[in-house]
Amino acid sequence: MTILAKICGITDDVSARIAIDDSAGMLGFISFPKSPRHLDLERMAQLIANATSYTAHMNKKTQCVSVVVDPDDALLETIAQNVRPDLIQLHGHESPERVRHIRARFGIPLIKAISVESRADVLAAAPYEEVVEHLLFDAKPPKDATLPGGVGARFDWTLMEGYPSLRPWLLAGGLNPWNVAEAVSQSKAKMVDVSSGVERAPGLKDAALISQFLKAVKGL
Ligand SMILES: O=C(O)c1ccccc1N[C@@H]1O[C@H](COP(=O)(O)O)[C@@H](O)[C@H]1O
Repeated sequence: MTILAKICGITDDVSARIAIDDSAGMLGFISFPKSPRHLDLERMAQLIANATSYTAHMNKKTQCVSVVVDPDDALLETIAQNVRPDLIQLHGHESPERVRHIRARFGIPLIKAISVESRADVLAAAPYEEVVEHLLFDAKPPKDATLPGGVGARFDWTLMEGYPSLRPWLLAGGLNPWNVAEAVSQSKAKMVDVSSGVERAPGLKDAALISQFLKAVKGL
């Protein structure tokens, strides 16, 4: 079975190249000032342009994702005009109506993150199904967390069993090279997403861990 892996929270060209070389399906670039992985949009545009041309040069298929949290239209306009990602990931409390508006106005395929603690949270994703390219199921962050994701929190992967999705979805939250096989086996995910699990410190990606994660996924 081919499992697509997204490496999220990329902040430098070297990490992007390593992930592309090892056939990551997607790279994520974060715009959220409280995050140790935050990029200003100029830097994000540069990293995405570099990753996109390296992907083409290496004849790979890696897509670039801008990750935002409850963005207003002005931020999205700048991303659409200047950053030009393949997809935008909405990682806040965006309602289905807001997501529909964003898709219609900006025309960029979307990933909508859903915070999961219970089976009810998983099933509550249904209204987003028709407006997004992919859903991303991530653990509900701890109450005292300052970030909505990227904190290495995981949820009970068996909650995803038999989820009746129209489209392939991503499993996220606390994944790493050592647990991704079990996570896929329990959740039946066809796409996985990792950020802090391939870092040596918050915001500092580790080349060896990125390769190890992508090799673990390739072996499934
Ligand atoms: O990583 C961040 O700093 C971040 C900030 C704002 C929104 C989302 C963020 N990360 C997302 O969190 C998940 C899982 O992360 P982890 O593997 O548990 O560390 C991932 O999808 C990132 O896109």
